[in-house]
Amino acid sequence: MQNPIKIKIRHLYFYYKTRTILENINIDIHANTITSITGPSGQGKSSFLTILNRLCHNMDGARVDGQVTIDFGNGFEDIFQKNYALPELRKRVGMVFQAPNPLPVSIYKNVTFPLKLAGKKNKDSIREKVKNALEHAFLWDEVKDRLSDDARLLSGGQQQRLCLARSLVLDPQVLLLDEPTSSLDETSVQVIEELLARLKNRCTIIMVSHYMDQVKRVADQQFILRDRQLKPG
Ligand SMILES: Nc1ncnc2c1ncn2[C@@H]1O[C@H](COP(=O)(O)OP(=O)(O)OP(=O)(O)O)[C@@H](O)[C@H]1O
Repeated sequence: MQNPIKIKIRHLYFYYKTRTILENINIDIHANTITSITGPSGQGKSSFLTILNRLCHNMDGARVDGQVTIDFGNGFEDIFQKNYALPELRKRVGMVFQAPNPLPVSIYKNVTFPLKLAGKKNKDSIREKVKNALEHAFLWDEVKDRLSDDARLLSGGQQQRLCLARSLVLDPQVLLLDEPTSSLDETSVQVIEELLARLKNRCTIIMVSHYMDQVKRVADQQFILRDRQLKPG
């Protein structure tokens, strides 16, 4: 039996100024699955991800039409609604970028940062959440004795897992990954792929990837973005 639908996208158009990037996209994404988006460079894969947490609304000249509704547990909610609380949306829909971007602070503070932003103050609870997030990102054992080290001292693969932990600490229901392994060596790629297979028990993952073999290994549903359309892969 298929998992319930988590995200419904209907008649979605996306523009940068007068240029149409996406045209009449209609797809469903099921809960606790991995959906991959592949396709040639410059077609709008990253732009598509930024629609789903409304990061695109911060970009000059970007405009969206159509409907994206997500079921966060209380029925489908229209995320483009004017009064939709953006901080709440970004808590529920996490994003990890192509190049690891740790903050220039300790490993521990990198993961507590979103909790502090969300106003969390209880130190014991924060410590517990950090440990959980690092465990879920397969990083805890490697960093538990050096949590106060500068995060930039970690390897590329560790930094990418730290960025994942930073997203996971808010317990997102949807996780957007923009080429999460493109800057990593083979071993780190394997670790991240294993991690994704586990993570889909906790959230719904949408991943942009350039690597068809990776997509075949991890994705439950594949789309190719070409000529402004998302076509089943
Ligand atoms: N802020 C912006 N303003 C105007 N145009 C933009 C902006 N961001 C991206 N674009 C353009 O929109 C198109 C889609 O870009 P996007 O980065 O989404 O493509 P992509 O498929 O993810 O590419 P790649 O695989 O190379 O990362 C590109 O032609 C890009 O130049």
